[in-house]
Formats: sequence, C-alpha cells, structure tokens
Amino acid sequence: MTITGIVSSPITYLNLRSHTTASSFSLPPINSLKFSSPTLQSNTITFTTTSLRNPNSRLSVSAISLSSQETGSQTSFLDRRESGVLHFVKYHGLGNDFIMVNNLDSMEPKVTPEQAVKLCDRNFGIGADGVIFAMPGWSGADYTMRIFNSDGSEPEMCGNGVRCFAKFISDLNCLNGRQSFTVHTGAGLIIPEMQHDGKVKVDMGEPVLKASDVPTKIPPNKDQSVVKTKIEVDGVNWNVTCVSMGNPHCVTFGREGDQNLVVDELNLAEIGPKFEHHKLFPARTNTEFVQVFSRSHLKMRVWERGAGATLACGTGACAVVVAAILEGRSERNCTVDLPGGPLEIEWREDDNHVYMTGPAEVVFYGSVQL
Ligand SMILES: N[C@@H](CCC[C@H](N)C(=O)O)C(=O)O
Repeated sequence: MTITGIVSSPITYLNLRSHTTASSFSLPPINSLKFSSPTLQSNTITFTTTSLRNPNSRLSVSAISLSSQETGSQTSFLDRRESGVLHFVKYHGLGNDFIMVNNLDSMEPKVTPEQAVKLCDRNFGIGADGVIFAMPGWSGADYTMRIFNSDGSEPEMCGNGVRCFAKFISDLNCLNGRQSFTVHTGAGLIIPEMQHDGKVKVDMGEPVLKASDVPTKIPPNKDQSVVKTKIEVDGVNWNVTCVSMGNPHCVTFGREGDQNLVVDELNLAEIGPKFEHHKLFPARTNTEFVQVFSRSHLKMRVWERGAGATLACGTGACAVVVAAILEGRSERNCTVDLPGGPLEIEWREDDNHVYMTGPAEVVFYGSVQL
C-alpha cells in the first residue's frame, strides 16, 4: 500500500495510490501535524488535520509519502478527478525541481500563474523552481510543454524541465516502446531521448546569437552577436557573451581584468538580480557565472530569471558551452559542473544543434487543494 498526500491546512487529502481493502490505518508520528481519525471511502482516505507549525496559512507545509510492499500503477492517481484538487508529481533534474501536471486533456494550464507562485513557495507551498504542464501536441509535435517560473512568469524553455517532462511522459506509459519523441515549446521543437542508463539526452536545437533575438540591447559585433563584450553592472565591468536557447542567457567568465572567475566566491543573491533586471536585457535574463577548469570541464553558478539561484539550469549549461566555444575557451564536448551535479553538453558542428545529457528523478507524488 502506498499513501501520498500534501497538507493544505486545515484539511489534508491523502490519496491511496493502490487498491486496498484495509479499513483502518495507523500513521507514524508526524510532529508538525495533528490528525483526526481517518475515514475510508472507496480507495481514498481522508484525514482532517491542523498544521501546528502554521495553522493560518492557505497552502502549507509538505508532502507525506508512506510505502510498503504492495505495488500499483505509480501514476494512476493522476487520473482521478476531484474539483479544486490538483494531482501532481514532483521531479527534479540535478536539484532544479518542478511540479509536473498531467495536462494532456487540455491546452489550458490547470494552474494559473498566481497559483504557481503559491505552489512553488518553499515554506507555504509544495516548493519548486517551476510548474510544468504536459499538454497535447501542437503543429505536428507529439506533446507540448509549458512552464511557469516560481515568480509566475512564463519562459520559452527549460532544459532540466524537459528531461523531467520526458521521464513524466514515460512514467505515464505514453511512450509505447519508443525511446524518443517531439515536444513543442516556446523555443521550437525539442527532442528528448530516453537512454538505457536512465539519463535523458535532449536535442536542444540551435543556439540563437543575434543580439536583437536574444534579446539584448548590448551593441553587437559586426556579425550581430554579442561575444566577450564589456558591460557595466552596478559600477563593475563584466565581459559577457549573450546566447538564447529559446530563453535569454548572459554568460560571463569574469570581470574586466579577471584571470579566472572563482564562482564559489560570488555573492549571487546580490549580483544576480542586477543582471536579471539590467536595462540592456528587455526580457530580463538568466545569468551564468563560469569558471574554466580545462577545455572540456567548466563549472557554473546560475541566477535564473524568475526563479533566482537554482541548483542547475539546463539551457544555461548549453549557453555556457556555446559561449565558451565562441570565446575560444573550450572544445565542443564539455562536462559542466552545476551546484546540483554535472551535465554533459555538446555543440555539434555538423547540425549546429546543442545536445544535453543528464538525469531526471521523481521526488514524490501528491495532491493539493487549489
Ligand atoms: N531551469 C531551467 C530554465 C527555466 C526558465 C528560466 N528561469 C527562464 O526564465 O528563462 C533550465 O533548466 O533550463
């Protein structure tokens, strides 16, 4: 038997993910919650609970997941329909975490941007860097992916998110023996491929270098790109290269005169927002700070547009390798270390596409009252 649920104080819904005939249950002590006696209806147990930690919050605390030997379809509970209740699966790609929503029956996201902000809150919600919707295909693609950042804004693409998306589609048993499928995104057609080692390799398409398309107002070079160009941020000159992977990235290997950036020494929370909201980036920007270990090994920290400091950014790692190659710092195949772990990135010469390989994992299943 498996029980999973999300606390939405003062009521908690716990959904049984497998069929059971049991009529009574005992829960282990959960310190922050006070539970009433459970009632069993069909295959759903309902508890009333008060959050001792935060009795007045509208949406609060954490997920509960209890497991034993019995197995059932892991995602069957997503098919349940209850008004006002959202069933979700939380995934992460190197610690960049997402609330995945099965939206395959509609092109209308089941969560509004305002609700996404609440769900992503790490204290009063589920906690995530974004909410991702798996939707029906569009213009010939098998599926459509949309995403809201944790601030409610909608980006064009998400690299770690699309690996989690691929795992989600596979976990929903939608692959029918295929390893690869197409996803329509704001960045065009993206093609994830499930590997035998459990990782996901993604064809992320071609990088966009034309300044006005990134977009950035930094005066471009003759070929319209912004490569190793000096900009002033908060009184300091930084050398930057701008790359769009569908979403905008500003990549820096250091300040003017820096030999090699030591990224762990940066105060990201201070400098990150100054880049994100700089007047030279009309659509705001993601910013990657990069340290070069060798021509095939880089380390980056990221400040994401609409999400702040995250443990990983897939489109960011792709932009970093493109920038490193354009600046003559690396080869076309690189390992990029992020706070949450490494990604393998290749900018392939023959098709000009960027390929990203990395993990995607389930964290937990849950339901929440919207
Ligand atoms: N973490 C993502 C990028 C998510 C979108 C980004 N915050 C934006 O607004 O562009 C990734 O892995 O690529």
